[in-house]
Amino acid sequence: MRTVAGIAASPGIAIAKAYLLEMPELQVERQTVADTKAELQRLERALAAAKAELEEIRLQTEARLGADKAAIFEAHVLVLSDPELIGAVQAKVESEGVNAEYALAETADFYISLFAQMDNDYMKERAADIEDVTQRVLAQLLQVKLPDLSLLQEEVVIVAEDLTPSETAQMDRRYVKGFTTNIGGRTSHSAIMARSLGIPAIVGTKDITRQVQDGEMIILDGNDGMVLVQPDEEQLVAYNDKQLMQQQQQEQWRKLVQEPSVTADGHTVELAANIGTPDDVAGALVNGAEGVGLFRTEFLYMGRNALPTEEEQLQAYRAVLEGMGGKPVVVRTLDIGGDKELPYLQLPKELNPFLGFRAIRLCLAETDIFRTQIRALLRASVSGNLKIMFPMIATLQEFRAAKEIVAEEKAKLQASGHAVSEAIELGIMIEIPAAALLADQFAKEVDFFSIGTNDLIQYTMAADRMNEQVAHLYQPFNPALLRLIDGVIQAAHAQGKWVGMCGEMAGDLQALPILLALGLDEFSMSAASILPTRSALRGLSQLQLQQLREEILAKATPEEVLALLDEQLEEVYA
Ligand SMILES: C=C(OP(=O)(O)O)C(=O)O
Ligand SMILES: [Mg+2]
Repeated sequence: MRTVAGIAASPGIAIAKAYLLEMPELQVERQTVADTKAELQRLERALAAAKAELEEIRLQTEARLGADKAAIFEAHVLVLSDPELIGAVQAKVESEGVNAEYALAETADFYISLFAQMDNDYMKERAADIEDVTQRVLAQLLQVKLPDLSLLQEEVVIVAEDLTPSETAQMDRRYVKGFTTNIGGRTSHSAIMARSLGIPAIVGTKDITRQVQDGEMIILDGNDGMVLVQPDEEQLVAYNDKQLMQQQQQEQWRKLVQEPSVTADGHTVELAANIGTPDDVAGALVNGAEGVGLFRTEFLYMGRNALPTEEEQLQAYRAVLEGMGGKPVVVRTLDIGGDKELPYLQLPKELNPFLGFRAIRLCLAETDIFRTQIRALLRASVSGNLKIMFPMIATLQEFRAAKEIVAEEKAKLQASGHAVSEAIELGIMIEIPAAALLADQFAKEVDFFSIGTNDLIQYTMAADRMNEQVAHLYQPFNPALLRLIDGVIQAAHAQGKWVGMCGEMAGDLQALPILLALGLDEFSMSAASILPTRSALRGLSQLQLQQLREEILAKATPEEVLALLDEQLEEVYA
């Protein structure tokens, strides 16, 4: 047995075989072949096998994620049947007497660089398709197995260098019992996705892909960030028991689904869910969400080849608003950038993507993209209780410009006969220290704030949320951060505005007493955290916590803050 430590990213225990998600190196050498006919037949067989594989992936994807997500694989099959490309490969084998791998790799490289250089998005996508498909056929020719999550047939724990948010979103929960990665932090988007999907995860292990062999048995404990490789019988029994206890705990929490979110002394707050797609609404409701505090709309833009249209977005927003049945729904406008990329936008690579051209900065520059989204939101607004929130606001000018665009699009829609709700609140994320410090000014103009601690912590501490080497500086309990949060809440309340939090800190049970002490109104979190939070709330006294506010803010270190809470816990838990 070996153990590997990482960052606990999503709670729960997974016990299954490791599935190493690593792309093998495909080495292609030039060889001369005497029998070109036999070589062409070998190529033919590899093409047929690759097509069959793609067809299987297409069917699996369509069944699980729908026809639009599966369409990409149809495009790949078409590439394999393209007479120009395949004809060129065959001609090369015949005329030069070379092996099929070499002929394919050379021909594909030619087309890939030709298309990739064109100033045309469609052709650039074709280049990516050819590259993808070539790898698949080469793997067949070289008899190397490519990992593919959509072809899983047994329960596994995924072991990978890193996972993109869309890879995480596409995991089939029947088979993927957990995942662990070399890089990433608790607030990387793959970690956030894992929590909303309820998949145990450990990130930031540095070298798990080198510590574990494909197929080895592993236990992943997402509660304490430990991976046990090749556990012995005793450990297996112990962890099976632990898993069972957690299931029993879940059943206790289930009883609170319809209960109000109220402290022992009668103070009510709102517990809302963070969602990424309309499909997440069901999970939010099952877990007792009283609203959606953050709909990360960028996931509608990911895992596809082009921007979603106004109609497509309208359907998605409507589905969420109707699904929530009149409960408040905070929809955040496109927050692309950082660890969330949109390859089809062809944005230049930046040195510091978390400090770069992203979110509202991009939306206010590329206003077509922004206006399309705003129109879809306004049209959907009559289907429920919509609130619109702008991400990464640093200055008042940005908020005013975004608000102005909303007003313009509203007027245009109404002039063309569309109904738009008159009760839409407009708010901002507080995730940049400049906005937190100027909250008193913002509070005069916005309807609400939602504190995005995932980014606010990284910008306040200058510690990348994705970098496990500076994870020790990523401190939610640092008094510097707590003072910023306090200032935001005080400033909002002075203007009669409400304040939510939709960063991961909102669902952190250790942070709950502090956030109550500071007077937070709304807590938005992964659906799976709602019931544990509601349960903890019932044991806390808001009045007593409020009296601790000044003492908390006067502390010098996170350790002192936590020690104070520990001391007071008996008092606080009424
Ligand atoms: C909720 C937040 O936004 P995201 O995690 O999507 O950056 C945040 O920054 O806290
Ligand atoms: Mg953010």
